[in-house]
Amino acid sequence: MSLLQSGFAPAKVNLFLRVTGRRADGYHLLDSLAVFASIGDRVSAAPAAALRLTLGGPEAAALTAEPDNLVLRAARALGAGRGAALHLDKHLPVASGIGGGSADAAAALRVLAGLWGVSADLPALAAGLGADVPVCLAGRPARMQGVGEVLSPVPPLPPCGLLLANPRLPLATPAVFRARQGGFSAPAELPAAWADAAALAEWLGPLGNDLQEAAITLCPPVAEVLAAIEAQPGCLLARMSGSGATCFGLFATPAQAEAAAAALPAEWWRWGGGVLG
Ligand SMILES: C[C@](O)(CO)[C@H](O)COP(=O)(O)OP(=O)(O)OC[C@H]1O[C@@H](n2ccc(N)nc2=O)[C@H](O)[C@@H]1O
Ligand SMILES: Nc1ncnc2c1ncn2[C@@H]1O[C@H](COP(=O)(O)OP(=O)(O)OP(=O)(O)O)[C@@H](O)[C@H]1O
Repeated sequence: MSLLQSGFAPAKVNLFLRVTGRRADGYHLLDSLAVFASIGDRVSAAPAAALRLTLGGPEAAALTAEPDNLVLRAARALGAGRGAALHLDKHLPVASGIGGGSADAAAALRVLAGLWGVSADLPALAAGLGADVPVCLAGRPARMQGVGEVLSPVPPLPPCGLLLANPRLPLATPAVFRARQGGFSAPAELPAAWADAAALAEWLGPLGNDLQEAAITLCPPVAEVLAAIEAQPGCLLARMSGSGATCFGLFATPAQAEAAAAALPAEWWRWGGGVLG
């Protein structure tokens, strides 16, 4: 058996996102349906005396100056003082609303728990690392409530395709929450099932993303990305994910989403494919 452990860290997509309240500490209460795309980063770990991290992959450059990579924070939270040679293969754009750092942290927790053979309360450690880390640790479609740590199951997703596109401009999550105007939204009411991708899109329509307007104010090209996605043949819904700037398009099939992604401007980050069950 190889001692190298490796884990996939898929992109998280918020199909709807409602801000339902605010805690005394300033964190916002949310209601969101999070799903995972079949694109992501990969975290691997091999035995070593000290903790170290190397970076690779097409999106690694944005992280070379990062003083405290979430992979290392996750490792220290799980096993203070333990060593491992970690490698992060970075494919997801940094600070883009698809939870790349959170997915990396969740993958690091899983991979290192295996490598070190430690049993720990991983969901509790995840919640301490960031609002998106618990859902990334679960790694399957889920409803997120509380500040992100209250997870509940959702009806099975119908077959569908997802397009992701980003204008290659980072957006800091705290700034987007701060720029949000207006009151709070009511939580969603989930149905027992969605017949197909079109029914899912129709249900998602009125639920919105309560951070989208604020993100467009801070980063106007988000509106262009949304318009370009919406104009693609077969697009059932175009919306921003998380705090942006990545937007998604929902399609009936992964092939349609892939073709639509290829038609978007080449200077954007873009991807089309399937959703993880
Ligand atoms: C917007 C989402 O992407 C939706 O999935 C997440 O809620 C954000 O998750 P995240 O990036 O893991 O967030 P964290 O790293 O925990 O928090 C970053 C900052 O975002 C704001 N924040 C985040 C989550 C939340 N429920 N309320 C907030 O107000 C806070 O200013 C916080 O300091
Ligand atoms: N492994 C990592 N990958 C990405 N960002 C990291 C990582 N480690 C630390 N960070 C820091 O975390 C910040 C947020 O990164 P991330 O890519 O997770 O944002 P996001 O996609 O907006 O997340 P979310 O959707 O959870 O709000 C980055 O600006 C970066 O400074």
